[in-house]
Amino acid sequence: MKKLINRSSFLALFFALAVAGQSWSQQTMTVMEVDTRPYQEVIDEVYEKIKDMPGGKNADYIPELALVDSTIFGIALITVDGDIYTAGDLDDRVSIQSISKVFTLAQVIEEQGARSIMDKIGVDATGLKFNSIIAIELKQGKEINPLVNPGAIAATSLIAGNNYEEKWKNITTTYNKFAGTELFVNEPVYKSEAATNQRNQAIAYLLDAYGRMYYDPAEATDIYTKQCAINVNTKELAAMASTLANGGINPLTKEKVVSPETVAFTLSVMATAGLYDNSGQWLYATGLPGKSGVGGGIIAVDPGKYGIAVIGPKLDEAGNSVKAQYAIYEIVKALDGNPYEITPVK
Ligand SMILES: NC(=O)CC[C@H](N)C(=O)O
Repeated sequence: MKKLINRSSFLALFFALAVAGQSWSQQTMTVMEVDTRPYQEVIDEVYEKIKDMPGGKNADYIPELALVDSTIFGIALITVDGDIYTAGDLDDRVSIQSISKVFTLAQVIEEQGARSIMDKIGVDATGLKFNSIIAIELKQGKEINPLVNPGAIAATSLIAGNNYEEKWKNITTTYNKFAGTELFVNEPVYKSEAATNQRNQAIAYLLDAYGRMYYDPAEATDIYTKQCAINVNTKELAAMASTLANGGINPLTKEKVVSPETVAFTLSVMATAGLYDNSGQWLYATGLPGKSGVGGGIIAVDPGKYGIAVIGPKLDEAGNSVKAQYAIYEIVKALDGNPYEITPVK
């Protein structure tokens, strides 16, 4: 089992367990019968079950991420009523990384409308790794999706603002509203990635060559790198997810951050590409839009109910946190949260 987790995504394990037969299906049925269980009880149980799970390793292509304490493990669920349920390491912060893409995307949709993203970036999954250059070449800069690097850097380039400072201010203001608190950049992570992000710079310039970059490629890449280095703890991340679950109003501060229409488009893109090239497998397992980051965080959103965030820095080969995927899968299952799992009318 350990080998499976190390070799591929958690879904390989999921399917191995599913075909293992009786004990798994009995467990599934038990869980389905108790869908009214208190959130805290479910979270405590999942925390205990997953906390010592082996497998994965810290991202190391950004040197500073290799140094992050890989044992950090925290879970938070925030309902649309503002109730907070947590377990594990709540004070530790990791860089938000690719989860940031969701909130930049939401802000661009809010500013320019959903059509602009369709026309200027694209919303179909690339089916390739999150920093794939081939994906750009294949479609000549079109259909690159705002939740993988090329589309995300393009989205950052579309953010309103006449210069670097104005765009950065716009981004941090949006993120702070989503989190309901002031967030700060992890400077060592920012510097570490800025010194090693030649690949993302190449992506930005290639898009520029195809006329699909909407601001200076070097500055857009730098702003993107900095947005990825924003530090979050589990609760802050869950607050951001719960704002999406609540149609764009932060359930803790009650502030309107974006419109319900913007949220609907954003969640749809999360469903197509939130976990990179494993997004289909993720949706197949949980039924919920999610987004991961190489810092080790994953968020999932059950629209109209709650947002979940889990942090665990060890990643699988696709770049998704092993523990966070598993924990969210278990929580969603226990809460009967997969909207595609329907109890038939008899
Ligand atoms: N998947 C990720 O979280 C990647 C984000 C990271 N900042 C990068 O651009 O490579």
